[in-house]
Amino acid sequence: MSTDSPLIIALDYPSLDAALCMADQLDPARCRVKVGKELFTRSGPDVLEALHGRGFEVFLDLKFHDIPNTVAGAVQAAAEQGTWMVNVHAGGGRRMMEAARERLDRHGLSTHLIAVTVLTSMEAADLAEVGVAASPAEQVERLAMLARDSGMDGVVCSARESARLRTLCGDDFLKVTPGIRPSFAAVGDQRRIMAPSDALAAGSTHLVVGRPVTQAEDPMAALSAIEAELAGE
Ligand SMILES: O=C(O)c1cc(=O)[nH]c(=O)n1[C@@H]1O[C@H](COP(=O)(O)O)[C@@H](O)[C@H]1O
Repeated sequence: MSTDSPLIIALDYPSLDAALCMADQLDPARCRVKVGKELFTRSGPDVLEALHGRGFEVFLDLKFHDIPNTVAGAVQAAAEQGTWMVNVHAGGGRRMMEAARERLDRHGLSTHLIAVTVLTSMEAADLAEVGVAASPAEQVERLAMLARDSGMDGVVCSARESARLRTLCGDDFLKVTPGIRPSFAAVGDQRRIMAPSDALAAGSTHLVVGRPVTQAEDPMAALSAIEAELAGE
């Protein structure tokens, strides 16, 4: 099932059963879902099959970062399993991203291929510690332009950077933004956060939401509350 909702719910769970229990409370007409490292490492491709069988479009968030040939193979494997979106780390560089793009194109695979810029959990001090003197905003701009020039369909960034990237890379370049915090939710370990409606207004094309929905007592009610915030209610 295809949806025009911008919402992607992060199924960050330690088991297939727990993830499917949450998925069964969600509606594939109203959101997509994201499978990340913990869930995929525990459940393997079974989780993709189970979610596709329930009608969800799946973002496989494994943030590949390796030599070009290895990443190209991993991206192909993800796409051949019918995933809607897959990501790599832009920090892997131009040749890595170009190899991934070329591999999908050569096999006629239309999975969206995007690159992570600077993680939303990182701020200037974290970048400085790993030898990056630029501010998060500057580093995101640099990596987003490199990602665009290397054939990516878009980037993962904080919604705080979406407006600038819309100017630099255009409306069609996907801006997938985690660190979304509706008015009712706790910030947790995220640093560069934004409210859902502000994120869309800033130019985010997709909003990744995890704990504000998955840790809610009533996840569908939380999803509805976010939809209401988006509709300006
Ligand atoms: O690629 C991602 O999805 C991602 C990139 C990033 O910079 N920050 C980030 O939080 N994420 C993911 O987005 C989700 C955010 O979840 P919550 O903080 O619970 O809303 C998690 O699954 C993270 O792995």
